[in-house]
Amino acid sequence: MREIVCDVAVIGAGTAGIGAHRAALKEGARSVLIEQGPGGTTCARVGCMPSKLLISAAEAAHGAQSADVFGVRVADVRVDGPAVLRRVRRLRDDFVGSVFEGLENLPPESRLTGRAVFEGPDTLRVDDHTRLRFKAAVLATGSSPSVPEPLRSLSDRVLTTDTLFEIDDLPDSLAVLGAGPVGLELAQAMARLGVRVSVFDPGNSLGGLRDPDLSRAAREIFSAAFDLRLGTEVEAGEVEGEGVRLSWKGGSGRFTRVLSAAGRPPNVRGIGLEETGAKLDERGSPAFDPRSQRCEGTSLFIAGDANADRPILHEASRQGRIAGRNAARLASGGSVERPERWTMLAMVFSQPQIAAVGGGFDGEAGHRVGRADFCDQGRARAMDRAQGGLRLYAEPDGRLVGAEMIGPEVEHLAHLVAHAVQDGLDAKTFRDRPFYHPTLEEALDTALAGLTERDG
Ligand SMILES: Cc1cc2nc3c(=O)[nH]c(=O)nc-3n(C[C@H](O)[C@H](O)[C@H](O)COP(=O)(O)OP(=O)(O)OC[C@H]3O[C@@H](n4cnc5c(N)ncnc54)[C@H](O)[C@@H]3O)c2cc1C
Ligand SMILES: NC(=O)c1ccc[n+]([C@@H]2O[C@H](COP(=O)([O-])OP(=O)(O)OC[C@H]3O[C@@H](n4cnc5c(N)ncnc54)[C@H](O)[C@@H]3O)[C@@H](O)[C@H]2O)c1
Repeated sequence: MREIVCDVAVIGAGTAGIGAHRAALKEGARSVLIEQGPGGTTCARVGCMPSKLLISAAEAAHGAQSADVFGVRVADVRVDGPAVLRRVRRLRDDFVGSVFEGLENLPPESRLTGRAVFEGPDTLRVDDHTRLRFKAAVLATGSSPSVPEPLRSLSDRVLTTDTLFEIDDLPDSLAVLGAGPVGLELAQAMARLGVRVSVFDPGNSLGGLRDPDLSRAAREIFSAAFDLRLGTEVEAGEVEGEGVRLSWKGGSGRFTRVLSAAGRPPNVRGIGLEETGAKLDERGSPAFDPRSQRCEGTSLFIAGDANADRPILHEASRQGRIAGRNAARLASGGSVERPERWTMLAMVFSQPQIAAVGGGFDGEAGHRVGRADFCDQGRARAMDRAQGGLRLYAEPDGRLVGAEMIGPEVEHLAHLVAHAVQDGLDAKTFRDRPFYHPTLEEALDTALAGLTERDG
């Protein structure tokens, strides 16, 4: 077995790990990046990018099918499933290729292939070929899709996002387990591409929305798009003919395929974390400081989906950079930095889109609420997308703390609100800014007016 000594070991060449490795190298550390799989990052290979490619195809189909409302006649819209999936894979491969290109300028000796497992607080084994001694390590092992127990005997008829984008043609029907961001985005895309879709979730929330009014609106909107069964748990599944039969309390149904979108637990098990001295919870996750990314009482740092704190791309990227920089500093005897956290920003690329900023809705917090409705908003009506609403939450003194929204293109509004919250703006100051007419941003002006009217 080869023995290597380094300053920083980074486990996982996803977005967080690549960011950590680059940051550690930039600090002058001897850093080694270890990857067990095909690489290319979850985002580019099986996550953000292929899902958005499928959604773009679905939006094209939906636009053609619904053009009639504008007086635009589009005859005979037909979805060519294999062609849709070929384009998804072709562009996905480009995105994955760009990730590899980005790695080309890194020293080749700073990268190892294989599965890393801790043997002790400063030692890793990589497969059976290398033992690595490090001064600090970054755990950037990401997360993996979970498959609920009733689906485990259904073999390749169960898809996850690791396999969905590899199918040759669209299935006739699809059961989706999970109405979180992954389930909702893909269920709607598949439905718009002509697949008969049913969505099951034992919970009552859609796309992570918590605000009761907006949740109600979301349930109404998406029940019109596909068969939505919230509060329903699939209890059993069996192979039937070329498809599967799923059963739930009070019913059963046959589907060509099932997509498991029931969450993504972090990859923290089976990698010897118990050998590191880290304080582990009952799920095997280490206690860590979300500002420095440092695992309590160790020279380990944890970034990205691996810490399950904010499993989204821009956080993985930033946390990776912070962890890599801190690991390098610790390795050279320096102290770690604890930068302020960014305001939380999360979205779902359904149509209408869903977004949450800051803490989102908190029924206990006594926040003031500013409201706007897209149903009677001029620009949304012009686009035939007049659905949903916006809620802004503020402290009693007017300082903005967050928002939830469901509506047309709210990705842009959500950024504006996130930046305002992070800058510590109050509603009055934020409102004293230009809002162009006619834009969707005018909904923000309306909600801010609701918060400021008492202030004069
Ligand atoms: C379908 C889908 C859509 C998404 N859409 C969005 C979106 O639109 N916007 C957004 O912000 N986020 C989105 N996300 C979430 C986003 O993709 C993730 O938050 C992000 O990719 C996580 O990056 P990471 O670096 O933490 O993990 P990863 O990119 O998964 O990297 C972890 C790496 O670690 C490797 N690894 C694990 N264990 C070991 C080991 N022991 N030894 C060596 N290597 C190991 C793995 O092979 C993997 O390559 C989506 C996710 C999915 C699944
Ligand atoms: N647009 C985006 O930014 C985007 C898109 C996709 C994913 N993501 C990220 O990926 C993360 C993971 O998303 P996700 O949707 O996979 O997970 P999630 O944890 O957010 O949602 C999982 C859903 O599955 C449900 N569920 C759990 N067990 C189930 C079962 N047995 N049957 C049916 N449903 C079950 C849960 O109630 C929950 O609603 C998100 O937190 C998000 O940060 C982001």
